[in-house]
Amino acid sequence: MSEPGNIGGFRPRRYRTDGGGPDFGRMIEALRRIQDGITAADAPEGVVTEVADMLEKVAAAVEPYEVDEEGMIAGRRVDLPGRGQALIPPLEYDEWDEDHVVARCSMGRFYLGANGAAHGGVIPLVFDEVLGRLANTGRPVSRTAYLHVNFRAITPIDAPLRVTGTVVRIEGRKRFLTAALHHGDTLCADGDALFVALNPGQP
Ligand SMILES: CCCCCCCC(=O)SCCNC(=O)CCNC(=O)[C@H](O)C(C)(C)COP(=O)(O)OP(=O)(O)OC[C@H]1O[C@@H](n2cnc3c(N)ncnc32)[C@H](O)[C@@H]1OP(=O)(O)O
Repeated sequence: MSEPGNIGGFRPRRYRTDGGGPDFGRMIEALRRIQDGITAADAPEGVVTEVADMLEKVAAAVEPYEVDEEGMIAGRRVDLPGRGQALIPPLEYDEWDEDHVVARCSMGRFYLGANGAAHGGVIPLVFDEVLGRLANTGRPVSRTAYLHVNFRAITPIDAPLRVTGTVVRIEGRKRFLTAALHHGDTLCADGDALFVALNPGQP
């Protein structure tokens, strides 16, 4: 879906879409495959050595192009799943306005905790991402003051998940939001958060 302007606190000069440049999305997609593949693999010694050699070459290829935060692409490509940031599970947004968000995601093996369940730390990450962007949609930039998460059932990896976020109320600088994560009809997690609008000069 097309996203409304002023998404997630991105100032226009920081907020990028494709613009016909290098295929950054393909590179991040490959990185996600590497994260999942390496996490899942029990490869023989020769393969591990070969992969380590290749990854060292990959690191050496990109390191000369390091830029400061203002110039970064990762995290700024709001047209890509997870903003082109390999930390965040790839999120696809189906509905988005100033009051609510509905998104889909699936967490690969990289996000495994144990016994088929996603790591408990990934769920707050997803909620913070979705609620942070929602809190800032059409509003001045805010930051998370708290995020309370209830783990109601395990969140399966490699399964379709639905994430919803809602703005419950706004009191001055304070924005109260809720989030839920479902697998089918099962509520896996829910949470509530406070975002506080930044004062001038606050980082
Ligand atoms: C594009 C990216 C999309 C993803 C976005 C992800 C968003 C994030 O993850 S941001 C990173 C994580 N968060 C942070 O690093 C925030 C660190 N903390 C801070 O910067 C500050 O504490 C901040 C800005 C939240 C609030 O500080 P400050 O501006 O001094 O607020 P302060 O004046 O103390 O409080 C304002 C109000 O909020 C309330 N409040 C502040 N913190 C809390 C809290 N933890 N619990 C309850 N109430 C709180 C205060 O009681 C006060 O209420 P009232 O006006 O009724 O008296």
